[in-house]
Amino acid sequence: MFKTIKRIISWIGPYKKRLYLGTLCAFLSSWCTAVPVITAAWALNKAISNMEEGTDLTYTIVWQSLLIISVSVFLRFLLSYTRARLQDSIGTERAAEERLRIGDMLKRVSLGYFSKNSTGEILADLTSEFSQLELNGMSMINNVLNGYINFLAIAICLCLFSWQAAITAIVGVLLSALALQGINHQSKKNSPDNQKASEMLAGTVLEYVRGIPVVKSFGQEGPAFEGFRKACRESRKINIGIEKSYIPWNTLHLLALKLASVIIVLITAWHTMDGTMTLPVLLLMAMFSFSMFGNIEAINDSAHVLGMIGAAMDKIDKLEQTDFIDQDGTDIKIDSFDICFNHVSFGYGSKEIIHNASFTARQNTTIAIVGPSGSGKTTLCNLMTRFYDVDSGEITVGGHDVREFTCDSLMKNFSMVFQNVYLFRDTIGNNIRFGKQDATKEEIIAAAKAACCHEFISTLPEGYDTMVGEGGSSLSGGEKQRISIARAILKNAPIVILDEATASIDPENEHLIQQAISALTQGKTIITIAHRLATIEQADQIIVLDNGRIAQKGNHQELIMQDGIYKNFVSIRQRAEGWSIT
Ligand SMILES: Nc1ncnc2c1ncn2[C@@H]1O[C@H](COP(=O)(O)OP(=O)(O)OP(=O)(O)O)[C@@H](O)[C@H]1O
Repeated sequence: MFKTIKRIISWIGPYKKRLYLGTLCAFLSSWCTAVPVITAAWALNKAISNMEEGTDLTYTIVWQSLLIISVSVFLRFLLSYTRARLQDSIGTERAAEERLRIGDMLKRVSLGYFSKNSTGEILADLTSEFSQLELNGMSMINNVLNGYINFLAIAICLCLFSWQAAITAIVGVLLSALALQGINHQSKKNSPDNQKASEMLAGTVLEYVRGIPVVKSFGQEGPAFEGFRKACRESRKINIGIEKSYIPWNTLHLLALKLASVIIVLITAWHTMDGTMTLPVLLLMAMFSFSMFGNIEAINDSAHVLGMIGAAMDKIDKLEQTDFIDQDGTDIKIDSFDICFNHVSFGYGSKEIIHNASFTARQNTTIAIVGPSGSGKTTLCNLMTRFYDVDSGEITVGGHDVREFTCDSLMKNFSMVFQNVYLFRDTIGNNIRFGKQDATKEEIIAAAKAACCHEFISTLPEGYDTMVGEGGSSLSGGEKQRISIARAILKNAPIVILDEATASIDPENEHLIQQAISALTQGKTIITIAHRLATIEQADQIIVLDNGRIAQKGNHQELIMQDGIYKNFVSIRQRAEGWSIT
């Protein structure tokens, strides 16, 4: 438990001073809670002494008591307010910084990381794990530290009246601490199950919500909902099991403290009977005995939460230790944009997908990559942008191995337009601005005009301020495609990677998209995963992939003369597009 507290304190780093000052305020504030009780006991003691001596009760005592009580109540609120101002936002501020840092880090890891870790797992790490720290970290430190510091002060006061009562209190707290250790231990043990349940639930909910269009179109609401229901049931079962495992430790913790309270009352009663303690002190002790452990009782919940926080921190540490793909990279600016593959081989796992690929894409030329589905076209593009690292060979851009760059400095040279366009849940304007963060409104409109999407954006009620649903769900495929091209035009990178749409697009949209692509690719080095014959024929160089191997390379005229898969491919495309060789 204390180990976790130490870890949280080191995690909050620059906010430590605020945490300590807040803890001091909380400590003083809890003393202000005790002062009215002590003052009341003191006034009562005075009143009883006056009665015994036969003198009248002076109003001075009453006024003094009222004044002390009022001041301490006021001070208590002031201190509580100051503590909240100092401490309450530390977790949120720190978690926000860390989330941004990890978000930044995620764009610098190999894409293989996302295949090994499920979306639900990453989502849970960035949301619920951080929420544990963010929402509970500071209050847990406060509860535990204040609980024990207050108790120490109370134990010293008890000693002044009865060492037997003080020892009973200490034994009770030590026994309860043993139970707390048990709770903490149990909580850590339960945490993987708890995390597994929430990751599974998050992953299933994501999949269920994302898959709703498919589910509806196949009329499979029943089986899909069954998966969702199963995940909810499983999560409930795990969580009930977890709650049950705490019951014995919680009971032991409370029992130790309650027993100590009862014994302290018995000890003080015995002191009063043998005349070593006055009646007001007995009353004070009786009142105090059941509230003195209040803060320690609250640590019960803290031990449980701290166990979860400890496990959450283990996961965050693991996430933070993920290797950046570009940790040895430097900021490189290039002024030539040839791309060279030298004997590149690569596999996503143990199975090799690209075999000994070598070719050069010269600056300001168009390279079309063609080949059957699964032959490795997308993989080649993923390697030049270093989404993955090659297993052997090297890829150079502008004469530098891609492994020499930082991700940011490498990606500055690339614009990418994918078939499956992803738009962020933001305005259309901001989705286009993604290509250049400091773009002016005029630049955004100019890019949208060049990408043939200004017209349709202007007809929307809120124009460029129209919100796009997550993934671009509120727009048509052609509209999303053109917005993504506007984004790439705005970025104005010297190399463009283009994955031509294979899905049938209506002629009008196809015409607009082709116009937008022409605007994007003018004067650039273009790598296109080509499906349209018009694009393939015009390419300066065609790379024909077959099962991860470069089977042929050359221009259309050269390749069409050879017997090989290119010739077959072209005739199939011609038939598909309704063309014929003349
Ligand atoms: N992330 C991945 N993890 C494991 N294997 C993958 C991954 N991505 C692709 N593959 C495999 O690598 C091979 C090449 O895939 P790739 O997507 O590069 O082919 P492609 O030619 O672009 O296909 P298509 O034309 O259908 O898009 C395929 O066998 C595919 O199953």
